[in-house]
Amino acid sequence: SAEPSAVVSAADVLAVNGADSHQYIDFKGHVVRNYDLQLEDIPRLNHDDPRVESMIANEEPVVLTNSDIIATALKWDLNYLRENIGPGNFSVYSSKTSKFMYFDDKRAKDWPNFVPPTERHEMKFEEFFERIANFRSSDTRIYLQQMLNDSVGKNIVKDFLGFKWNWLTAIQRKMKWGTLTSNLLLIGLPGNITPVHYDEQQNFFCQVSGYKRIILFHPDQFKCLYPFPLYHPCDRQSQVDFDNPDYARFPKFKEVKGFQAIVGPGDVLYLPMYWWHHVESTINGGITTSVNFWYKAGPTPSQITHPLTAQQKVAVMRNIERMLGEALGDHREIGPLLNCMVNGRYS
Ligand SMILES: CC1(C)c2ccccc2-c2ccc(C[C@@H](CC(=O)O)C(=O)C(=O)O)cc21
Ligand SMILES: [Zn+2]
Repeated sequence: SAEPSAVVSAADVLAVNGADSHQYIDFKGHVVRNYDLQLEDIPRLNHDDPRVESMIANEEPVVLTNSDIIATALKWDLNYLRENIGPGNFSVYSSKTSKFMYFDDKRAKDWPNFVPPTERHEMKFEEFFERIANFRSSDTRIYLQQMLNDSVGKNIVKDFLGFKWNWLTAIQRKMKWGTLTSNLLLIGLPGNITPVHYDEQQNFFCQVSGYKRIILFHPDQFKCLYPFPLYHPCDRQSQVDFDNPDYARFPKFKEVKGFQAIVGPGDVLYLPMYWWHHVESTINGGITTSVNFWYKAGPTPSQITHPLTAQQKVAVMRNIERMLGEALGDHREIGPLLNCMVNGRYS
């Protein structure tokens, strides 16, 4: 994998990113945060390379280059979007830091000392555009996340219909995936970070403008990434802060093995279900625009074969936590019961 060619001193990027105490590296010309992680490169293949289908079938991440899957969206710069995206409201998240951690606000009430890491605001695209245009490094950061639906302008609908749906539908059918649940439009600032988490859907992550560095971990790295409890608002997110890992609480994080990819305009990352991903808009790549395609999993195979895959073991652990919460009637009793069951007996 490429060695970081030069450590860009934090001073060089302070102007861009405000009072940040993190080091940055120049990774293939892209300025990204320097994490103490062992990362291998994700393969980059032409979208019509015959190996692509077998990698997707094996649920291995791969970057499809110069794929014309979303070619019609490559003209979606902020001005075009402002002209065409329509008068509707858009969900814009704000964060006091560079991190935009997802949380389920319906669960927040069960966790008294949980502090919401982001706030959601509804605003017109015009307002979002102004905030981005006038952004100063000391401002609160923002990240637009909006489901593409029929409320957008007719030109955006036309571009959306122009995606390579025959390729996408053929893959969806070949891989026996479930329905396409949503397409999210994401517009973020240089330096925005989505902390490491996994999703329970297959994902074609398409980069439209700007560059994102995506760090991925196989589902078998679960024991190194210490996700929040299932009933916590930040279910599916790792408790480890990559910028300041608490090795005392999370000792196995030292052993974590990962992969990384830079995605730029026209690149599509196949992000398999249950694979952990940390997404960062590069410091020097400008505003980032991405569109993702989330597909439900296919039906569970009638014949389960052993040994189970890492993905299946994550699903088993989730089912156990879910059932225990229901059986015990209080998520706070799950830990004590599991410790009682495991300590001195299975550990
Ligand atoms: C951080 C943000 C805006 C957010 C806030 C609050 C609730 C949900 C989300 C949410 C969901 C998906 C993404 C896209 C992507 C990460 C990335 O591109 O940054 C990703 O993880 C994926 O495609 O699976 C980003 C977000
Ligand atoms: Zn995700």
